[in-house]
Amino acid sequence: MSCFSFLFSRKKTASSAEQTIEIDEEVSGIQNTTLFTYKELKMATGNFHYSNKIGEGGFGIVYKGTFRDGTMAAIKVLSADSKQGVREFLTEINVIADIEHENLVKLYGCCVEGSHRILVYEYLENNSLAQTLIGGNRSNIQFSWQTRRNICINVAKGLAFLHEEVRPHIVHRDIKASNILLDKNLMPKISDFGLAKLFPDNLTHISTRVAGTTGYLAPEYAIRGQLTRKADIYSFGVLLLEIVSGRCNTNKRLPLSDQYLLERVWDLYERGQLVELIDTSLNGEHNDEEAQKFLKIGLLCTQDMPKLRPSMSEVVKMLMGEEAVDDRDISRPGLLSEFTSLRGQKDKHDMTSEGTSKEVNSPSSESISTSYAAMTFNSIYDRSN
Ligand SMILES: Nc1ncnc2c1ncn2[C@@H]1O[C@H](COP(=O)(O)OP(=O)(O)OP(=O)(O)O)[C@@H](O)[C@H]1O
Repeated sequence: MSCFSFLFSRKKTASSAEQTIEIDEEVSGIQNTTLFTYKELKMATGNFHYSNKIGEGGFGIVYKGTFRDGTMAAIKVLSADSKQGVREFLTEINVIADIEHENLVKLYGCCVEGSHRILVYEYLENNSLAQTLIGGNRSNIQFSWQTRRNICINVAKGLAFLHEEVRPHIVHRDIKASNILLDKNLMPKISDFGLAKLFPDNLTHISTRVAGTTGYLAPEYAIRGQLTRKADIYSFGVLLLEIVSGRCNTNKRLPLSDQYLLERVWDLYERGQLVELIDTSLNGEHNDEEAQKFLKIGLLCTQDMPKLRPSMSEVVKMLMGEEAVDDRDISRPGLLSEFTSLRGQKDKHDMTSEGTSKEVNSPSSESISTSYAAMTFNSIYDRSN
């Protein structure tokens, strides 16, 4: 890999000239990362050959690439005309170019030549948790209890680093199974910082447009657009429940009472039957007590009251057995069942598409409209897998 100095030629379109100039100026200011030439990436991916395609997300196709020195990379090509994509492209670079942690996907650099907007990441061999452990198409990878335990602890460490060690703190806003990638040793790394927000110390929360993925959104954030680190902690809690149970947070193929994982966990917790949730594919080769403890930590993280949710460093300690988990601390999760009257209404809004992440305008925190709540929770309920 090599680093190139970069000369940016300003592009101007007739339809959205001002916005384009604004974005172009920001792009021209990219300094803190390696800049790749388009030619170099073309060579690494065999001219972006379909046989090198390893995935596709909301913002473009991802290719596997190999550089001349043998370094492998995941090369994410943003679709040329997506304004949202360009904004997220810049956010990604601003947020992670300067930080490094073993549980965060490393950004090698980017390419901003002509109309090309391409991100270059370290290559992770074992796909995402969504493609392997959770969701319909399970891979051949055997996720033992030790592996799952290790994944939970290391995702928690990555998030604790973003929340508590980096200054200003970073709220990821899109913690979910498809954003947890696994390396060849099944070590997890958090990816996709396109929606992340920098969070200065002096702020209690940021009022922002709601972004994220249905099924993982904390209620206070989904309804009021009030963002704190606790929204990520809620999403992490949902992920934790998914990892232990080996199922997705929403599965409409199941009987109604089982469709929403968090509701199911709470119900079984209240009946003292959490053990039923543990993934049967573990074939009993796990520690029941520890697996149930992880489910309880998931419940602590998804409590309805954000301030009751533990910090990520506390979560790490609890997962590692360095801090006790007290049942008396567990209160109701931010459950969607309070909105059951909204079930069945057709979602008339464009908040979500199946499981992908995007931003929508939220009302101000003072004016929580019922229709907005309806939109949010219908959208969450409407996520099928
Ligand atoms: N660094 C990487 N190493 C290996 N594979 C990757 C890497 N980054 C992405 N991929 C693959 O590309 C797929 C698409 O990733 P991408 O981040 O673009 O979208 P997503 O997170 O799946 O969806 P969305 O961004 O729309 O929520 C991933 O599921 C994964 O299989």
